[in-house]
Amino acid sequence: MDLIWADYGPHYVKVRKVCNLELFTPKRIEALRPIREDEVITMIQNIFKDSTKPGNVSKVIMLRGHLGSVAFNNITRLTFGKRFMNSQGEVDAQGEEIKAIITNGIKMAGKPNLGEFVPWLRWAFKDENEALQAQDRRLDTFTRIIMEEHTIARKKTGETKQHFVDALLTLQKEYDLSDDTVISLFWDMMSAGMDTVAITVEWAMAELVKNPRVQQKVQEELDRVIGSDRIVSETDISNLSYLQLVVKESLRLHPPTPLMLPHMAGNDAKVSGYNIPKGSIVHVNVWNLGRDPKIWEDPLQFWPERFMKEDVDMKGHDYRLLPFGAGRRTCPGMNLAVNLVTSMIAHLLHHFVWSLPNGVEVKDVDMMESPGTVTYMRTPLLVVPTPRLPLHLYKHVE
Ligand code: HEM
Repeated sequence: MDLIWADYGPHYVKVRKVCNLELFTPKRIEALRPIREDEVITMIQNIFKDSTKPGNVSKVIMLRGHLGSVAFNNITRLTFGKRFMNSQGEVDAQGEEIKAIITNGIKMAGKPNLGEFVPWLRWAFKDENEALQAQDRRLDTFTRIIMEEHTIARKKTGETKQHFVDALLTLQKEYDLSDDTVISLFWDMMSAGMDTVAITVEWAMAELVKNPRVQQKVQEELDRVIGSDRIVSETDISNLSYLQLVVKESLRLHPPTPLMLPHMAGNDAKVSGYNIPKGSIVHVNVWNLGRDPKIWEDPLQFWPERFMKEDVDMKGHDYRLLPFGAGRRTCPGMNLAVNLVTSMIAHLLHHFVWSLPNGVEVKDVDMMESPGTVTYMRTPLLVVPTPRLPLHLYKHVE
């Protein structure tokens, strides 16, 4: 079946072109590495403080908040060239507005709107359409202020930074992008690149505390490749081959967008005996693909070694494993995302041994998903980090 994006059109073709040719090039991903590393190191420092503060007798922490801060700061710095949260995790007024816009957007996207599937029923969804328009106005106002700030800064300094706001504002004419297109692209990045990263790392860490054998094996690799005199850098990742398998195995079992994004059937088609008329909205269940016993041996077991037997591609070339989708609408941020997720897990495991709180057993960890377009763990993961490196490596030098 020919699947196209639900919103595929000339506007979208331009967006993908600028993403592929300009925003997510290896050169820009590398140029933005210091931002990612800065955020990951801040996370380690905060986890260290959180778990060793005198009041925290049990040493238990909720990981999700720390992961969310990295994902949020990384994506806002990448997209808007700005940090809206200080190193204590306090968010300023603009940051609160961003969070509210995203939360509202995700809530609206997850709400079933029958009018989308049955066009003649659209008149009955007037309230939803009005809410969508109000959301559009809100993010439009916010983004125009940021765009203006950057235009003024660029005029003053004559300097163009690597983040997307400067990139897109300077490329706008060349790629014939309207202001509306640029604004919607910023928000695509924000909503697509924030929760997905935090969710992926939380699930991976849940698997790693449940599987101490795998955790220890990653730590042995980290000790062999990095040692304990320095911290990890993203440039080490290519030498951390077992860790890469861990990330892949985690994305097999826990793709953060289990049904990807809605696509549309480009032609009438028949799938497993069902008629799919042209124009139907179609979801691909990648969560189920990753757990299909016809495809995977012992599918529910967290076993990264399976990829030593057969190295399955996860970037859209092998339909058994599609955490980033496939085809022309595949995730444009996947290389950056894999770097960030792998680096976060590498730092977490290099700096700490992770265990479950006293009295909690492996079988008690709730591995159910919360419902929605993106699937967090239903119950946030509670864990105990025990430092394993010399103390001076937990201090963040700006
Ligand atoms: C582990 C993290 C991530 C995962 C698993 C992931 C996965 C996905 C998936 C499945 C899609 C839809 C593909 C389809 O429907 O065919 C998507 C779209 C997208 N992703 Fe990611 N993503 C991640 C991180 C990121 C990051 C960090 C960014 C940006 C910095 C990003 C930017 C985007 C954008 C802009 C789209 C929309 C593309 C479109 O509409 O054509 N993603 N992602």
